[in-house]
Amino acid sequence: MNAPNDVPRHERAAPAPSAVTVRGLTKAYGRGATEVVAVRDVDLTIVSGEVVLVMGPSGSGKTTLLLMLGALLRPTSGSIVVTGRDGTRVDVAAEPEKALPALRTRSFGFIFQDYALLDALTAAENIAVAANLAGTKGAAARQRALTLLERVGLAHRAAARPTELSGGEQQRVAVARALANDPPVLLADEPTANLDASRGRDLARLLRRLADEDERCIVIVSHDDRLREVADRVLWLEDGRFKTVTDLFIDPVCQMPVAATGPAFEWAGRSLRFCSAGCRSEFINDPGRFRITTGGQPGAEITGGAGL
Ligand SMILES: Nc1ncnc2c1ncn2[C@@H]1O[C@H](COP(=O)(O)OP(=O)(O)OP(=O)(O)O)[C@@H](O)[C@H]1O
Repeated sequence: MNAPNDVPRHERAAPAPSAVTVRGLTKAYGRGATEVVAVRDVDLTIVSGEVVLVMGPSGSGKTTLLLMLGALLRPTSGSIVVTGRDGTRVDVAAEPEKALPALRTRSFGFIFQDYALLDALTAAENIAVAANLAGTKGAAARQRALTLLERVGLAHRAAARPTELSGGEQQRVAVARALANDPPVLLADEPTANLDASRGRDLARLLRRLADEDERCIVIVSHDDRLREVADRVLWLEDGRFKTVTDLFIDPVCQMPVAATGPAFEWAGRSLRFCSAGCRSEFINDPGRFRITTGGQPGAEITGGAGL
């Protein structure tokens, strides 16, 4: 198993109850000649109150990992033990198929890139529906929706439909919906991908606050470098494994974080790295078009592997 140096910050300072413990997690799509191993023998421990950001190149297995963590995709092998707020522990990977919907409702809140709100319902109704599914009905569900909207700063937009809300507001409604079942674990797939810089930052800070105030465990998969500001740990996934990278570069063309192993180009005294040969060529053809935000960030070590 790949298990180098990933001991969560909270665990190092003072032991806290573990929220998610992943061991030997592997996912292979297809079989034989067409087999793709998307996640390979991954170990990971995340404690409550911790925000873990998983980054990595396109196709490195990030979404596959997140889907498995949330019991939306069956692993090929390995275990994912989730400790609930009441201390109960369940191995998501070992649960029978028919138990998974209830398990998801109990344990996880999901936040997606495209918000995934129902356009026919108001903001409050979108959240109330999720509360209903988690067992809170009628007036109590409506009240819960309003309380959650207030938490994300949108109480005044309760009656608005998603089409009447900005992208940032829609994503905050989606965050409130993800909290409807009061899950110990929040999972977010590219939550800021459709937001501008300032809204993306607001969303990142909101997630940080939810982890701190509620002792939730939050796993974010993203290419967005802004999310690093709010993460306790940044894990770099490459070819389905966590890897330690010492410096992270920002591709000036697509603005994605890339490791030092990416295609390189020396320009104006800077050592630039790219996510692909395509981005590198695009840059070389017309360097003036692109904004170079960061070169290497010495000291910004990104750890790989597991908390044992
Ligand atoms: N349903 C599937 N069937 C076969 N292969 C798949 C399937 N889903 C993903 N893969 C493959 O598994 C690997 C990991 O994919 P995954 O979507 O998890 O990567 P990712 O890191 O999330 O990528 P991106 O950053 O581009 O979203 C890729 O090689 C992908 O082509």
